[in-house]
Amino acid sequence: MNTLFPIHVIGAGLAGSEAAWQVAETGVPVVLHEMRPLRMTEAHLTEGCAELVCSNSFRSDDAETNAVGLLHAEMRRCASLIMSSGDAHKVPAGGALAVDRVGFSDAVTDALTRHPLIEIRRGEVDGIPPGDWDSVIVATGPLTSQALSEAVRGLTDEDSLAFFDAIAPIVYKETIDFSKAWFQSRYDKAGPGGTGADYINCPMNKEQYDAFVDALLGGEKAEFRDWEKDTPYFDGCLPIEVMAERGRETLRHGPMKPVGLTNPHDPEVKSYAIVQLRQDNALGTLYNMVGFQTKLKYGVQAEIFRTIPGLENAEFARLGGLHRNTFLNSPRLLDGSLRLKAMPRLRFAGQITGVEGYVESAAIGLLAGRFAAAERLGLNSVPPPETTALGALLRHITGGHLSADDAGRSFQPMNVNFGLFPPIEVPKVPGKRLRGKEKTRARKAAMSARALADIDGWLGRRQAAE
Ligand SMILES: Cc1cc2nc3c(=O)[nH]c(=O)nc-3n(C[C@H](O)[C@H](O)[C@H](O)COP(=O)(O)OP(=O)(O)OC[C@H]3O[C@@H](n4cnc5c(N)ncnc54)[C@H](O)[C@@H]3O)c2cc1C
Repeated sequence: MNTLFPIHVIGAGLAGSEAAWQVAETGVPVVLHEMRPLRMTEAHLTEGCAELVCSNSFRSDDAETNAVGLLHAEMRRCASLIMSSGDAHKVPAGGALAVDRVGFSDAVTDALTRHPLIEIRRGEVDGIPPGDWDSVIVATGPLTSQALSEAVRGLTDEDSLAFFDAIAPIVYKETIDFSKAWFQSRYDKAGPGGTGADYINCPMNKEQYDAFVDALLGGEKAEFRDWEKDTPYFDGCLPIEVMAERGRETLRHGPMKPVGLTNPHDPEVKSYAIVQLRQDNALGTLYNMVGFQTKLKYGVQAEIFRTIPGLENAEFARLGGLHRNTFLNSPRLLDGSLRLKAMPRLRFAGQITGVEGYVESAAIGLLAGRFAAAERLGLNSVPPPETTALGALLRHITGGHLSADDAGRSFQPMNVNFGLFPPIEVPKVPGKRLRGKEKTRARKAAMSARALADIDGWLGRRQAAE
C-alpha cells in the first residue's frame, strides 16, 4: 500500500496532465482536479484532459536547429506523456508535429485515468487550497477561473498577476545592423543598474516615418475573440497601430520620440523618429521593441518592422500580441523550483508561469511534477542545466528575465527560443569561413547538441541519485 500523501494538481490541461503523469511515474500518488465539464473556460469545448484550444500544432519538430523541436526531443527523453501521446496521434504536417486533437486528448485522458496512482476529481478549486494539501501544483492556465485567480492575487499583490498580455516583438540582437543602429540611453541617463548606453536605437527620417505609419494603418489586424472584445487597453500599453490611428504624429511624441539621442553614424542630422529596443534577458541576446505591442497579424508585423532602419534583417524571437491571459510575475514570485515564495506548498506550472504555447506549458508541467515528486520523496531536486531547452525556459521565468524588480511591467509571456540559451562558440569548419545563415544554423546545431548531451547528463545524474 502506498503510504505517501498525494500531491494535488489543479487543472488537467497541457501542464497539469504532464505534471500529474511525472509525479505518478515516480510512485507518488496524485489527485488531479479539473473543473470541466462542471465549469468550462471560454475556450475549452470538451471535458478531455490536455484539450488543444486552438491550433493542433506543436510547431517545428526539428531538434537540430529549432528551439521548440529541441524541447520536444528533451521532453521525449524525460518520458513525457504529452509528447508520447502527440507522437502516437500525429498527422502529416511537413516539418511540424501536428496532432489529431481528439485522438491526442483521448490518449492523455486514458493514460491518466488508467494510472493506478492518479485520481481525477472533477470540480473547481475556487480558493487557496486547504492547508492539508501540503504540496499543490497550480496549472490552471491562461483562463484560470475567476475565483482562483482572485485568491492567488490575494497572495501576491495587485501587479503580480496579469489578466492580459501586451507583448512587444523581441529581436535577436545579433540580427540588428549596427552600421545603422546604435547604443544610447535617452540623455545618456545611466539610471539604476544602467550604463547610459542601454538602449538600441534605430533612426527614421520623415519619409521613412510616414511610410511606416501608413503601413501600420493599412496592416491587417488579428481579431479579438468574442470573449476578449472587452480587452481593456491600459495606458502605456496601447497597441502601436491604435496609437497611429489617434494621429500621424502620436508615435513620434510617444514611443518613437527622437529626443535626447544623437545618431553617431550621422551626428549632424536630427532623426525624425527613433525606435528603441531594450534588453530583455540577462544574457543580453534578446531585445524588445519598446512600446511596440500590437494586434497586427504576424506576417504583417515582420514585414513592417523590417522597414525600420537597422532591422532590415531582424529575426524575431517572438512577435507582438495582445491576449486574454492570466500569468504571474514569476521572476519575482517563484523560486527556482517553481514554488510560490509567499506560500511554498504551492507550485505553479504551465502558461500561468509566463511561458507561452502548448509545448512550453507542458514542459514547465513536467519540471513542476518532477520537483514536487522529488520533494515528497526527500530527494534533492536539481534543475536541468541552463544549456538545455528545459533549463533555459525555467531560468527565464524564475530569474533570467531581466529586471525582476520592475517585472510587473516588463515580464511578458515567452516561447522557447535560442536567445534564452547561454552563448556558444560556433564550431570551426576547416578551410571554410561560415557567414550569415550558415553561421546561424551551425550555432543553433551546436547549441542543440550541447543541450541533448546535457539533458542526458541531468537525467543520468538524477537516476543515479534515485
Ligand atoms: C484562445 C486561446 C488560443 C490559444 N491558441 C494556442 C495555439 O494555437 N497554440 C499554442 O501553442 N498555444 C495556444 N494557446 C495557449 C494555450 O492555452 C496554452 O499554450 C496551453 O493550453 C496552456 O497550458 P496550461 O496547461 O497552462 O493551461 P490549459 O491547457 O488551459 O489548462 C488549464 C486547465 O485548468 C482548468 N482550470 C482552470 N481553473 C480551474 C480551477 N479553478 N479549478 C480546476 N480546474 C481549473 C481548465 O479547465 C483547464 O483544463 C491559446 C490560448 C488561448 C486562451
